[in-house]
Amino acid sequence: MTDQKLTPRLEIRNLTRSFDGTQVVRGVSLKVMPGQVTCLLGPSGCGKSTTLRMIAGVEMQDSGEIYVDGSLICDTKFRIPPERRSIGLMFQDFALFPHMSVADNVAFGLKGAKEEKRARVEELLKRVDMLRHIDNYPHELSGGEQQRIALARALAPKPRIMLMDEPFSGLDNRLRDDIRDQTLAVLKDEDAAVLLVTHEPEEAMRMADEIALMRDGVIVQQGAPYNIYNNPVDKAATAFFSDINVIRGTVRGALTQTPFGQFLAPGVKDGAEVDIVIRPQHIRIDLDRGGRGPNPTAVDGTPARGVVERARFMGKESLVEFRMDYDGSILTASVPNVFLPKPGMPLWLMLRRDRCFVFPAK
Ligand SMILES: Nc1ncnc2c1ncn2[C@@H]1O[C@H](COP(=O)(O)OP(=O)(O)OP(=O)(O)O)[C@@H](O)[C@H]1O
Repeated sequence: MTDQKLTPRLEIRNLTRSFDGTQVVRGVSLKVMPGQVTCLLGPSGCGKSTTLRMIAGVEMQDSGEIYVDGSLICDTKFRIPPERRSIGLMFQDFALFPHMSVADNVAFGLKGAKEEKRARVEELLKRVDMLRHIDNYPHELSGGEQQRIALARALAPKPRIMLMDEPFSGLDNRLRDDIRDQTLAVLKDEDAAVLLVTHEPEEAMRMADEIALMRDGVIVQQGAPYNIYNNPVDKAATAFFSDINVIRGTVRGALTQTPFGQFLAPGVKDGAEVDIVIRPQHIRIDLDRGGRGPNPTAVDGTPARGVVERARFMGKESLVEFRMDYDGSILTASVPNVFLPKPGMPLWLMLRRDRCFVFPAK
């Protein structure tokens, strides 16, 4: 007997798909547990939507298998049709039926007695706080309200899996966060396994239990948002979540000497180059005291001097660009908005050691 708790609701193994001789999905494997939200995150064109469409059954894979609750639903020889996969879909352009009322839209995929259907429609509309609009038509609703109806419609037949492709991208910024949070609460209540495609890291971090970071048709890293952000697998994965600063160094005896002190580079050959990567918010700034900076510490390493090139007030923070004395390169630090130094001001920069990543240079 299989243990229901340990069996993924959705599992894909080694999915591949080519178009016109180019492989756009190259061996993608993934598991999603019931009640879990996994975000497939990556830049435009990396193969996210194609992966989702294969799971939905509207696109056929060239190889690989798809399982639901441990049972095969599709490989290259066997294929359960889309409508029998117990999958709810919510896409950005998945419009409501304009000629149908909200009630009829939500009831669209439901089977059974009229009263039962009505009860389920009312239950879901209540859940998305739209019961008062049950007799309205889509054109009478705002974008955010339509989105909530689309969610209710997708969830009405109690799908075991929800596939969502950029479902919030049509909404304006202020609306989006509320709808995301509300959607997440409803999805958790329904206990479906959710696979959500997005190219926005903030959205993935807000929604996901797990992020699968995709690039060029493969998943390059998978894990909880905290781990993906704090232990990125390479420079590109770091840069996907924020701006980055890169300090290049050469390895001698498993150490890299930089103007900011030494960094460990275990396993890297002598003479090879490495990139020390740090996000702008993890650079510390200190005052110049007649050409001298603060003392080196274990936490912040050795300070290096730079001159403010440009400082921009961003609201929550200021972005300050420095031209570094040691080689004229530019480093960017993000600092709380109370601090907005003038161009030309000399300051000392330190790198928070625990926030530096060391990657072999490509
Ligand atoms: N039906 C198709 N025919 C030919 N090429 C396709 C087809 N569908 C997708 N592609 C190509 O496959 C690649 C991956 O597309 P896909 O839509 O999966 O990427 P994506 O990561 O979802 O990007 P986006 O966020 O821009 O939709 C793209 O280069 C796209 O042009």
